Amino acid sequence: MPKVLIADKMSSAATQVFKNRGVDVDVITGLSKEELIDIIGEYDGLAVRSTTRPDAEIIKAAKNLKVIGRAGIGVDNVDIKAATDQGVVVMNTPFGNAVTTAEHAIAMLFSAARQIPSASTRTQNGEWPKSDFKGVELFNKTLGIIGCGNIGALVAERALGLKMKVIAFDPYLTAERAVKLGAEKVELDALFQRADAITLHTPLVDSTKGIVSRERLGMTKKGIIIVNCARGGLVDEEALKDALDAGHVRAAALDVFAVEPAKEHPLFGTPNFIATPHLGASTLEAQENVAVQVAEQMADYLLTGAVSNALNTPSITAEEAPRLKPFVNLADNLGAMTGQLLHAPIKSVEFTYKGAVTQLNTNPVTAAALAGLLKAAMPDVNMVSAPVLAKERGIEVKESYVDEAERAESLIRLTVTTTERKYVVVGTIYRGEPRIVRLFGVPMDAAFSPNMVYVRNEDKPGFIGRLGAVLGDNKVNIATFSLGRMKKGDEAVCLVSVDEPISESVAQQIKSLDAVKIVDVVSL
Ligand SMILES: NC(=O)C1=CN([C@@H]2O[C@H](COP(=O)(O)OP(=O)(O)OC[C@H]3O[C@@H](n4cnc5c(N)ncnc54)[C@H](O)[C@@H]3O)[C@@H](O)[C@H]2O)C=CC1
Ligand SMILES: O=C(O)CCC(=O)C(=O)O
Repeated sequence: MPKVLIADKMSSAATQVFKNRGVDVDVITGLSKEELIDIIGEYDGLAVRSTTRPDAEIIKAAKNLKVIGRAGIGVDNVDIKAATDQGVVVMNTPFGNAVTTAEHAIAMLFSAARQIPSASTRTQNGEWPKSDFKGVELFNKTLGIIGCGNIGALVAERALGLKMKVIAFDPYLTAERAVKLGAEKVELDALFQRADAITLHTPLVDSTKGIVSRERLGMTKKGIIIVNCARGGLVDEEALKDALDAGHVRAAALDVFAVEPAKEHPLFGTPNFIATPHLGASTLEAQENVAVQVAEQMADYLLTGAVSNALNTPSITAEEAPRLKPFVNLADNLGAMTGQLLHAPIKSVEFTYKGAVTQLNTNPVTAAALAGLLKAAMPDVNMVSAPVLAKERGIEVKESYVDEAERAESLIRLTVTTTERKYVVVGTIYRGEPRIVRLFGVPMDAAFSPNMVYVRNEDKPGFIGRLGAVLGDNKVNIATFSLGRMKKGDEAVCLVSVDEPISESVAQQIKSLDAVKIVDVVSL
């Protein structure tokens, strides 16, 4: 039974989902990094919110880890590269808390426009400070949205409902989508120049770090309102403080800070400044949504191989997972066998799919074949890390599709080009089992088995008997023997499945037989 650790405070709905699905679950929150490193090796899955930060060290210690689930959207607390290199799927819940966060941004906008938190505190202190608070209306004002994805779009919709004008900057926002949203797509500087209020809804990445900079704050209208419910680090906090102190910025409301938890901060106590402790996603509904969703997704992956909302591997739906399984298995075997028969670095790989398999999502099949292929040189590679590792090593990967299967329902052909030559291997599924139907150009029909030996020899009478004798003399039992050749008297290949691994000494004895050209030992 797979075992999952919930390491951050999360709705108990997550625990219930894991239990109902048959996944063993521990909830241990508040662990230090060292404590997490000590225990993470026991777990197949790690569920987090934003407090736990699975970095390269933690991931390295997580020898059994298969999936990290983020109950939320931003994954800047997870080292995705380290996870990918180790073959760990990283998934998030992209929609579960979006409405809640958009509502928080609107609440912050109103709070800033009317200074509600400070008015409330002072009223309750018995001051009745009516003449100290003169807010601004949002009606007819221009809201500048930076980042118009899920949350930005929800904020736009709500702002339009308040009869605000909406302008948006997002390099990936198409003109058509902007029209559909009722927003005007503008350049970044224009947004800073035209907006009466700015709200941020981007991830924290290189292109967004410090996007609200001192220079850009300088372009804004006097009286601008700044709201950040996305990530600390998007706003130059020192520049914001100076602009608030100077009265240029009317009000600012931050839910997120460059360093969290922010228990002390130069902005705290600044007039017209509002802070919430990263509460954007904190509603009953959102927390229930993300907890259930992350647990379902992680359980799906651990129990069925279905992948949803992963950031580092292709999606596989629950319906696709069982249909893909035999092809993933075939691809893994084909790749792993071929990888052990190559004698030079790989330059490129082409995967050609024929027949019924072309109707499926072949991305995971390609990733599995690639992982198999690279395994000979990189034993820890898997479907998640293989595409990245291949890219890093400059291996060109291509996929192509042919509708008609030539001789079986579905065929997968691997064409591997090394620095020395080209190899072609073809496999199929027969009665649910993977089979090899062509090996380096030679037709054959062989099953995969854990221990195999591949021999290429001149097609001469008596060779099979001599090969059988070497194996028999060494007490190696033959399970199956598959032969193939292009034509009589030409080169022949045989793939022998044996019950035990073939030792180097046995391989050498086979190599010394007359007519043998190549001997390779394959273990799957
Ligand atoms: N305060 C909180 O509790 C929460 C904060 N968040 C934060 O909100 C962020 C946005 O969430 P979603 O809208 O769901 O993500 P999303 O991925 O749907 O949207 C992000 C948008 O930012 C845009 N973008 C990327 N680089 C940009 C750039 N340089 N300039 C302008 N736009 C850029 C993207 O094109 C995308 O449209 C998350 O990354 C997360 O960090 C999310 C949930 C809760
Ligand atoms: O889990 C939380 O409370 C934070 C949510 C968040 O920041 C996100 O989903 O990106």
